[in-house]
Amino acid sequence: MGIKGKLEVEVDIKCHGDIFHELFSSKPHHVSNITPSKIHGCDVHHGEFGKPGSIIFWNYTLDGKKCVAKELVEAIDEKNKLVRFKIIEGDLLNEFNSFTIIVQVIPKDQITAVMWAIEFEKKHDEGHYPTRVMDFCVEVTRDIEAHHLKA
Ligand SMILES: CC[C@@H](C)C[C@@H](CC)C(C)C
Repeated sequence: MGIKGKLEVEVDIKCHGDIFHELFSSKPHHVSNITPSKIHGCDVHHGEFGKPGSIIFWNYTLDGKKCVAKELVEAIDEKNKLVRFKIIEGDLLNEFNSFTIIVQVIPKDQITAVMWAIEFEKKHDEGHYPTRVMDFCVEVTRDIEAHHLKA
């Protein structure tokens, strides 16, 4: 089997964290309005937005390549402001046997942080680690922050 691993980053943000949690837990389709050059669309294919067990479909561009990601919303934890997305179809599964993205809002004393974690299993030992996807998640975070700071 491939190499299993986890990448985790924390991004300190200036806008209120609840905006992030609500966005990724129940309004992921709004992300494409905020950063259309990265995220072109997000539709729900099964169930409904905001419900664990729902399946959502992203169209996005990463490193200039148009990609798709079909994700199972595995968990929405309102108390811990955490959402877990398991990729079940799409470009990422060409390189990874499994790929799960976790986004969590962490209120700290004066500021709020958005924690992104990627749990993965590489298909091939010589394959890349998902650092570009993590960059993408951070860039999307900055776009959302900028959008809400000017609003
Ligand atoms: C790289 C896959 C994208 C579609 C992940 C999205 C969060 C689950 C994106 C909005 C960061």
